[in-house]
Amino acid sequence: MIFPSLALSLSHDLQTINNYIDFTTMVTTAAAAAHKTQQQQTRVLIVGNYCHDVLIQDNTVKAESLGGAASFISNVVNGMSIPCNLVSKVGEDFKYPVDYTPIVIPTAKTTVFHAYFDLGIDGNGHQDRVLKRVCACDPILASDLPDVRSNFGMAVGVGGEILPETLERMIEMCDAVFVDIQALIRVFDSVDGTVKLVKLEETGFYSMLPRIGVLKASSEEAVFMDVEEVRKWCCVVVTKGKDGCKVYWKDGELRISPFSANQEDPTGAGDSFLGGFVAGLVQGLAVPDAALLGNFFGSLTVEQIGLPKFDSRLLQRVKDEVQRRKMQCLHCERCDNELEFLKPVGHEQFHASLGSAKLIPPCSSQARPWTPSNSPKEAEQTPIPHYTGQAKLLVNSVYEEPIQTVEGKP
Ligand SMILES: Nc1ncnc2c1ncn2[C@@H]1O[C@H](COP(=O)(O)OP(=O)(O)OP(=O)(O)O)[C@@H](O)[C@H]1O
Ligand SMILES: O[C@H]1[C@H](O)[C@@H](O)[C@H](O)[C@@H](O)[C@H]1O
Repeated sequence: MIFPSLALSLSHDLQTINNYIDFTTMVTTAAAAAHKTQQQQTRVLIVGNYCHDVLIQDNTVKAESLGGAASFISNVVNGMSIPCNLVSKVGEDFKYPVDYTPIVIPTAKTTVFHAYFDLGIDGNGHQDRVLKRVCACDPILASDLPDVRSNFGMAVGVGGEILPETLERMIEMCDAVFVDIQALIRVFDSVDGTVKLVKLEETGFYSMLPRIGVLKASSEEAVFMDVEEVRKWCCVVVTKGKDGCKVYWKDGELRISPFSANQEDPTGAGDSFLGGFVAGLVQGLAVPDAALLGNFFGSLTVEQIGLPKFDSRLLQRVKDEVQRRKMQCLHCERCDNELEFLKPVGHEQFHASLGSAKLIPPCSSQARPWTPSNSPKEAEQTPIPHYTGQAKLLVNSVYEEPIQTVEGKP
C-alpha cells in the first residue's frame, strides 16, 4: 500500500500535469518511511530551545509565558496525538513543567525574549513587534541529538541555538528536515539583543538547502532570501498572517486560504502553523491540505495570549476531519513515491470542515464534570488582561505557575 500523501490529485484546478513535482525526494522518503513505521512509531524530532517570553506594550508587561518555537510546535503535534522527541536547552532557572525534559545547563540561563508591541508598526502592518533576546542559553550541538533515525526533523531555533553542525546532523539522521528560517537568519544586537535578520545566502546554512525538505518563512523573513532561487532546491512555504500562506515548489506555487480569527497575540502563529503542517504530512495529507491544517492552527494561536490551550473537543473534531480527509484521498493514490503538491479534489470542503470545527464552543470548566483524567489543574483558569485593557479568561493548565502579568496579578 502506498502512503496516502503520495496520492495523485485529480483536481479540476490543476495547473498542468507538467507542474507535478519531482524534486522533493527527501520529504517523500520521509512520508514513505513514516508509512512503514506507522504501526510502530512515526518519529518527529523537534530541535530548538524553550524560552521565556515577555510581552510588553506601553512600557508595561502584559504577559509572560513559556515560548520558543519548539514549545508551540510540540503543543500542536501533541494535540494531534503524534508522538515526538524534543531537544532543547535551558538554565536552572527554567520552571515551566513541560512534556519533554530539556537539557539543563548549570552555567547558563534560559533564553528570554522581550517582545515590544508598540515599537515597530510601520503603518502598513508589516512589523507588528520588535523582539529583543535578553538572555541566550547554549547552542544545541550535533552531539546533543539522539543517535536514532527520525522521519521528520524540525530545526526550529529562536535564539541562534541551531548551528550549521546541528543542521548537518539533522539532515544525516532524519528522512526529511523542515526548517524555520528564523533559526538561520537571526542575529542579535550586541548591546540590547534586538533581533535583526541577515540574508540567507550570507549564512553558513545556504549550501545545505538542497538537502532540506521544506523551508518556512514569514513574509517579513522571506525578503531575506531569493525565493525564486531557493524554490529550485527545496519547498518554500511563506506564511502571510491573516492572508494564509503560499507554497512554492520547483515548478509551481499555490496560495492556501486562511481561517478567520480575532487576533489577540501573534506570538507563535508561525510555529503553530509549522506544527499543523507537519502534523498533516505525518497523517498522510497532501501538501495543500497539510498547509491548510497549518493555517488552521496558526489562526487558533493568534486568538490566545502565549502558548495556546486547545479545546479537547475541537482537537477531536480536527483529528476526525483529518482521518476523513485521508480516507477521501486514498482513492487517488499515486504509484511513484512523490509528494502531492497540487490541491486534491475536496480541498475547499476540507477548509470548510475545519472552519466549522472552529465554531465548537470551548469546553467550559463549569460545564465539565470532574473525572480523574480531568484534574482540577486542567480546569484551572487565570484572568489575564486583554491587550486593550479588557479582562479576559485564559485556560492556563500548562504552567506550574499561572501566566504572570503586571496589572492582573493572578
Ligand atoms: N490574524 C490572523 N488571522 C487568521 N490567521 C492568522 C492570523 N495571523 C496568522 N495567522 C495564521 O498563522 C500563520 C502564521 O502567521 P504569520 O504569517 O503571522 O507567522 P509569523 O510572522 O511567523 O508569526 P510569529 O513570528 O508571530 O510566530 C499564517 O499563515 C496564518 O495561517
Ligand atoms: O516564543 C516565541 C516564538 O517561538 C516565536 O516564533 C519566536 O519568533 C520568538 O522568538 C519566541 O520568543
